[in-house]
Formats: sequence, structure tokens, C-alpha cells
Amino acid sequence: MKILSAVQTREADAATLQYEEIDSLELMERAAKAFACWFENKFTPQEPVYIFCGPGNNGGDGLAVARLLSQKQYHVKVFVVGDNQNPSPDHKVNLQRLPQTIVPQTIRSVAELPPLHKNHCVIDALFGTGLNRPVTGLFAEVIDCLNYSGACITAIDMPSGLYTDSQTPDEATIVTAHYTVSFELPKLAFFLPQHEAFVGEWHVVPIGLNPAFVNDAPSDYCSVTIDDVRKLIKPRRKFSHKGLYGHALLLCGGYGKMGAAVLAARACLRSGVGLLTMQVPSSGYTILQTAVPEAMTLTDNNRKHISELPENMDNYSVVGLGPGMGKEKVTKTAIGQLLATCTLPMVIDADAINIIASSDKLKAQLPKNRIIFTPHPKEFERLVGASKNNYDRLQDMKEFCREYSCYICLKGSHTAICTPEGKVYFNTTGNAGMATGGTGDVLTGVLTALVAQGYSLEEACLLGVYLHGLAGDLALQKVGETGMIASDLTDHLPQAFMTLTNN
Ligand SMILES: NC(=O)C1=CN([C@@H]2O[C@H](COP(=O)(O)OP(=O)(O)OC[C@H]3O[C@@H](n4cnc5c(N)ncnc54)[C@H](OP(=O)(O)O)[C@@H]3O)[C@@H](O)[C@H]2O)[C@H](O)CC1
Ligand SMILES: [K+]
Repeated sequence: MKILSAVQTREADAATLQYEEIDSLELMERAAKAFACWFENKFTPQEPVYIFCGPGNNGGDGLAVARLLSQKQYHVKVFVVGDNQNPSPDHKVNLQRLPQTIVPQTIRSVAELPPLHKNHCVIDALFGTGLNRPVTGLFAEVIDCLNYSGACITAIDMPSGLYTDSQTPDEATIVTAHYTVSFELPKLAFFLPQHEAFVGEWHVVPIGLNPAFVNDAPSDYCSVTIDDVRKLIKPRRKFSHKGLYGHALLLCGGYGKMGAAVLAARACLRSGVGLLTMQVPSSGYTILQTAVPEAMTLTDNNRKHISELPENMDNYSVVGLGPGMGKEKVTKTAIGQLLATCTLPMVIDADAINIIASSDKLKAQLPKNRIIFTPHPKEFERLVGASKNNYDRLQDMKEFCREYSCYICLKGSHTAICTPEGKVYFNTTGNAGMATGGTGDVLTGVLTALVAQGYSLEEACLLGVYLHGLAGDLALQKVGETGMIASDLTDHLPQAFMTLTNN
């Protein structure tokens, strides 16, 4: 699903009005209906609904929603904040359309706010995509009171005060919504970790913006949906043999960290690879052969660390490396040799990223269009450098991927996948239970398996990251967040694949 900027959203509105020959009031009515429908499914009419409206079309939406909810027996109160000297035209019309039973109250100071408490439902319709400066003064005081009240806040389109697609200044006051219901498409701000407390749980509701306009609008940002990844799945052939599904090589593990190699190996096997060879330090031989009998195991001459490559690299279709590897000098030398000689695609994680990040010489050896990096934010910072904020981090990631013609899966709540062309896809599966040791090793195994099977690097990133999160979501239903461990993900990978293939 494409992510448009605030400016593009306005253009999409205008295009919709033009092509569908409707007026802006009708589009607002569609938006209000879509929001009200979501709201009715979420909240019963038992509790009073307090709607706080600003001067623009976001406020207009709030007024239209008030009318629609009151028709559905909700007990609605409307508060128009500020002197409302210059309401938008559609705000004005919807104010007049309020039924007589709703008498809007103007809020000119916080002393005029109604008492609010935990059981109240608040709808935030102060500002949406038209916000053009930090919220201060009366609006900021009102937002502080709403946040402090503990009431359940649902934001229309955007939590008021948060910028749609650029860094919100530090001094700004922002609604901390429990839910945000966004029109037609998600906003870039929803995918950045520092906004979690403001956006809450977000949902997208369709309002019928012109599909041709949305399709043609240039954007570097997309979110990944189940339909996007379903299309990528390559069905297995009836007359199949293991040779058709690639031979992966995983260079993983170190003394005391063989578990990382086991997790990556199991995930690789659970993701459909034809054959898997593990190269591990010799102390890991028995562990690997016992824990993962399906994998072939080669032992390194070094007892504790990976220090060399297998003799014949021609046997393999892809190399995955990093989990549990450590940063020993011998390992760095082996990675140097790999980058200098290997012509295979590579999935590079964990300490392999740290080793490359610490050496300009290794960075200069990175082959073009053959590498997927899977850093967590700290590894990313070591590889790419520190960024001022998370928007700058997205820019820095795009520049790095362009410069090195590589892919990056920046792991997080919405893992961001960046391509060498500078396109960024945000994943939409996964949960906080996955924030535990070893889940990254699982991702390395999944991606390596997909590349082995002939998926392009981009397809492997989109599908693999989605499946990894989906396995976490399926595990969540069985074990919950707190007790989840990385092995739960490998256990649920088969079901994740089945969810995408419907069998
Ligand atoms: N396609 C869609 O998604 C549709 C969305 N709709 C809704 O419309 C809003 C966007 O409406 P818009 O009128 O453009 O903007 P806002 O309502 O967000 O705010 C604009 C008004 O707010 C004033 N403003 C802006 N920033 C501040 C601030 N920091 N403090 C005080 N006042 C502020 C601005 O006044 P100016 O002084 O700048 O002139 C405007 O008065 C979108 O989010 C959806 O909710 C449509 O309903 C349907 C299509
Ligand atoms: K809002």
C-alpha cells in the first residue's frame, strides 16, 4: 500500500473530486461514514462520546461524525476549540448540519472543558494532514488535558499535533491516541518508532480516493500487505526434487553461541530450502548434528570461531552469515576472503555487519546487487552512521543502499526494507513478543532459504520479513508476548507459509 505525503494527499483529494465529479462535502461525508463505521464496530453506545473539533476539515470530519454517530444512538457532545473565526467551508456546513440535539460548545479556555475521565470516549478532530506548525497555546493546553484525562482517545486521520511526513518539532504538543483511523492510506509518521505513543493502534479505512492518481503518484514509501506478498509465493512443482530449491550455506555460530546457528539453520529448513550446509567452529559439530539432523555440517579448523570458507563454494546458491559469529580477527579475515572471492548472493547479519562496518576496506569490497543486510538499529548505526532523527535515518538508509547497491532490512516494530533504488517498504506483521534474543537469527535463516529458492533479493526481503513477523503473530496466539522465544518463530514458520498459500 502506497504511502503519500500530506501534499500528495491533498492532490489525491482534488483529483478524486475532478474525476468523480463530486464536491468536497461529499468526500468529507465518505470519510466521516468510513470513520463512524469503524467506530461503531469498536465502541458501543453505552459511554458518552466527546468530539473535539479544530477549524479545518479534520474538524469538519469530526462534526459529520457527530451527526452520524448520534443517528446510531450514541450520546454525542461536540466541542469546537478556539474562536473559530475562519472555519473551512466544509467545517461550516457540517456545523450547520448538526441535529438540534447536539449543541456545540465553543472552548476558548481550558476552564471551559468538560470533566473527562477514563470511561469517556474522546474523538480527536483538532488537526489532521493540514497541520502546518507546532501546536501551541490553547490547542496545546486542550491536548494536554485530553492526554491527562485517561479517556480513550481515537484520532481522526492523524493524532493532532503530529506532522504527517516530517520531523515534528520537539516543543510541539501531540495527542496520545489509543487508536488512529487514517483515511485511505497509512501515513509515514505511523511507521516511526518514536511515534508509537501518539499514534497508538492504527487502522486504515477506504474512502474511495481516485485509484489511478494514487497508483501514479511517485512515492519512495510503501507498506507491505498480505496481498502484496501472496503474489510473490512460488508454488512448488509436483515433480519436485531437492535440487530445485537451492543449496544454502550458513556461516554461523561461535563458542557459547551455537544456538544462533541452530536457530538460523532450523529457520532456513522451515522456509523451504532444498539443501542446507552449515559451516561452524569445530566445537559446534556435535551440537549442530544433534540439534538439526536435516543440515549437513562442515567444521572449521578453528575450535571456537569461524576462520575459513568451505573449499568448494561452487556447490551453493547463497551464503548467510553472521549469527553467533563474534568479531575475532580470524573471522574478519574469512569475511574479507568471502567478499573478495564469492560470486553468490549473501545475507549478512549481526557480527558480520559489525565486522564490515568497522572496516572501510571491507565496505569497499561489497559486491553490487548481491547483498541483503539485516541490522538492528545499533548495527545499522555502525554500518551507515548516526542520524539526527528517524526521518534522517530513512534518508541515510536510502543513500547507503544506492551507494552500495544493496538491500537493508532495518529491524524494528515495522521493519523497513530499502532497495538499491532507494524505495522503502514497511512491514506490517510482528509483535513485541519478538523483541527477544535469537529472532534475528531466525530472519537470517528465512531470507537465506528464500534466496536459495530463486526469489530475487527484493522478493526475499518482502516475503521473508513478512513471514517472520507472521510466524511471530501466529506464535502470539499460542504463547503470548512475554513467554515468546525465537524457537516459537521457527515452529510457526510452516503455518505462516500455509497462511499465505492457503494450504
Ligand atoms: N483525502 C483525505 O484523506 C481527506 C481528508 N479529509 C480530512 O481533512 C483533513 C485535512 O484538512 P485541512 O483542512 O487541510 O487541515 P486540518 O483540518 O488538519 O487543519 C487545517 C486548519 O488548521 C489550522 N492550523 C494548522 N496548524 C495549526 C496549528 N499548529 N495551530 C493552530 N491552527 C493550525 C489551519 O489554519 P491556518 O492558520 O494555517 O490557516 C487550518 O485552519 C484530513 O486530515 C482529514 O481529516 C477530508 O475530510 C476528506 C478527504
Ligand atoms: K486528528
